[in-house]
Amino acid sequence: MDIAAFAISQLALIALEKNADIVQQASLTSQLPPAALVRHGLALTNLVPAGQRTGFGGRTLLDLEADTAIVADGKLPPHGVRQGDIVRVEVQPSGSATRKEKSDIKDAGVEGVVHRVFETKVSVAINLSSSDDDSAAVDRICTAGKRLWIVKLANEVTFNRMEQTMARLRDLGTATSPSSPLVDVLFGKTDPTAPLELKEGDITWFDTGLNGSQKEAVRFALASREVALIHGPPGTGKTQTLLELILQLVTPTAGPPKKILVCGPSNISVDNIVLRLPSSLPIIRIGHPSRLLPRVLERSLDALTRTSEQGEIVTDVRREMDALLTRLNASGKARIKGKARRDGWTQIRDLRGEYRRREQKCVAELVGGSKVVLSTLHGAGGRQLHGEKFDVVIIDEASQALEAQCWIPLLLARGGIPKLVIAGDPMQLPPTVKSVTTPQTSVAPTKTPETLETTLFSRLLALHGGEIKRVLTTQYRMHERIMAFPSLELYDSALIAAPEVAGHLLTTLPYPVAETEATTAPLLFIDTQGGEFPEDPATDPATAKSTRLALSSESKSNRLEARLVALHVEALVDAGVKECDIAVLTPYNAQVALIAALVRERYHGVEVNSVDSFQGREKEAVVISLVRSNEKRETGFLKDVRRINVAVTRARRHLCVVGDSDTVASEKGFLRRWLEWLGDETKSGAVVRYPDVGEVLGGWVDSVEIGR
Ligand SMILES: Nc1ncnc2c1ncn2[C@@H]1O[C@H](COP(=O)(O)OP(=O)(O)OP(=O)(O)O)[C@@H](O)[C@H]1O
Repeated sequence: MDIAAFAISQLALIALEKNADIVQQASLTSQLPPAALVRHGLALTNLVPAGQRTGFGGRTLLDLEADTAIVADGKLPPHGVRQGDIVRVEVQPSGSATRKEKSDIKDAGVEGVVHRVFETKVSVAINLSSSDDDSAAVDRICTAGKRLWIVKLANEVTFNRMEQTMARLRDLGTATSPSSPLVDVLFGKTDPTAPLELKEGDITWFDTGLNGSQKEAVRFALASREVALIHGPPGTGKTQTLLELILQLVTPTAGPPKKILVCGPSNISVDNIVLRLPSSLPIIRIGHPSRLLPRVLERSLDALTRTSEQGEIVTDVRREMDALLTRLNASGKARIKGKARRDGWTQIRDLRGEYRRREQKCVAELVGGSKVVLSTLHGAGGRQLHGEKFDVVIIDEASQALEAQCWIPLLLARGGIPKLVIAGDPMQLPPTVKSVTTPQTSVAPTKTPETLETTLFSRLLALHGGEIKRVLTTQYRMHERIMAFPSLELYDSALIAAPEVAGHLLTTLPYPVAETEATTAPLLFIDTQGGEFPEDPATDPATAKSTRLALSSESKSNRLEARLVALHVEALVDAGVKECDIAVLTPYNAQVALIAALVRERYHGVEVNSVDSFQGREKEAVVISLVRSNEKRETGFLKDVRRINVAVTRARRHLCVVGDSDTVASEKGFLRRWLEWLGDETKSGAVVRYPDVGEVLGGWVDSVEIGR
């Protein structure tokens, strides 16, 4: 495949996606009033400044608290602003503000990242820009004596970094100098070099409990010269395998020790690895401290720049800045005014410059001296790693990453990275893409991808075939009956249930659960066929009166099915299953909202979530609401086999699927074959047909309300 042509096509696809993302967010923020934005989780209103501090990178941390003139208990109302969100802090416009006034307010606002969210306050790390003194801008907003609000912004930075990376790849493709052996293999210009010969005795295992397929995957990844793929179906211990690989690579048992960069598409995917690496291993987690798990912070660059020897001189400057900021923030009689105030801000700017110079030196020393560096794919493009050389890049959850993102760590240093190990499962959901492009049907080995949904993992598999991958085959999550069909359908029947999970049921949980028909069944399908549980009529987006209506109309719901789901949850809880061990999943956001309202009222601890958001997680009992039930037999979202696969492989001991078999099995596909498979008595899945549902689950279904 032509490298430049690939990069140019990616640039066009990224531009489309950026546009779709920004247009969606901008149309919401410009059209909806503040209260509606709060309801959509896009803003937080009625805040007042509560102080400023200096955080990592000399950033100003601005604390904003709920205005007690509006909320007497000082608690923030329910809101959707989360740690890590990119936001703008502005003076809150009045309801009667003109368009011009709103625009002036926007211009005077400051942008930043939500650092922490507490019950009563939100702390925002204000971005530094070289052209404007942000501290002074913050000062202006805070001293305006008006209420403030924060509005979420679309994350353009991520797109910009992918664009820069693809532009570099394009230049690499057109350059006369040769690209690196890894790049040549990744584009099929050459075949992978034959792996090193590693014998059984060459490796001393750190984790002796690894199963055969995990050990083989580690051996293969160590022996590969350019690229190795680790295919980990659900629950097969991908991360566990990568942990062993990391330890092997940094320890000189299987060759000279390597310097490695470990990445994942999300902060949580990286933090999960950090948390499981031995505390004795010197590692550095790069990333905005506001986005890291609290337990990871002590291994972050932020903390190490403070606690290491090199960090102490940096801390001195930070203290000086904080003392000055406190004086400048004083109010009342102590307030510094006039020239002294201007001089104070100039001094802050100078100190911040000094702080950054010292900090950069300290960061370079820390990163240079660390054998394992961990960051998100996006974070690898930050200045801390600029020009840094690594022997191996490891990418976890690679099937959820855009290929352009994967290239960020791969193009870090001149000459490139020699070796890449990626772990993922192309049978689960790809990264979310908002722009409408040609849907991925199959990945052609030599054709430039036509959608961002084509991941590096799938492309490499199509390009080089199974030779470059090893599959993990023992899974540690699902009862064998829950596992059996996905294994047959999507993993060539290769999956094996580990003995400790093969027969586990809700009744064998480490706390008492009564034996009922629901709790003793590992697999249950509640069939609503017959037209008694129709999906709710859709609102046509074209005729919806507001943006909000148009957005919610894109999602489907099914009120009666929601009730059935709630009743099944009740049956499980009544039998003794703990609420925190139950999840309700559905592909449609509108159904999530409906079920959440029904279930959470009584059972706060039951998680109700969309299938897409639950990827990578598990629960003891999972109830799935398929929603679709219509005369046209339309199945929409359910057509994507990867979505259904993710949904049905989240459950450990009990999986209950609720849906209309007439609709969901109307098309050839996973669900039709699953139902046929379930219907075969020898497979011992239970298909419960309404109105027989009542008998099977002890009569509880009698209370299902029919009609509206
Ligand atoms: N060899 C093993 N022996 C016993 N338990 C194991 C083994 N390997 C993994 N596990 C357990 O299986 C579970 C899943 O492991 P891990 O989180 O590494 O899987 P994963 O493939 O990354 O998960 P996911 O499917 O969610 O992406 C964990 O609880 C882990 O401790």
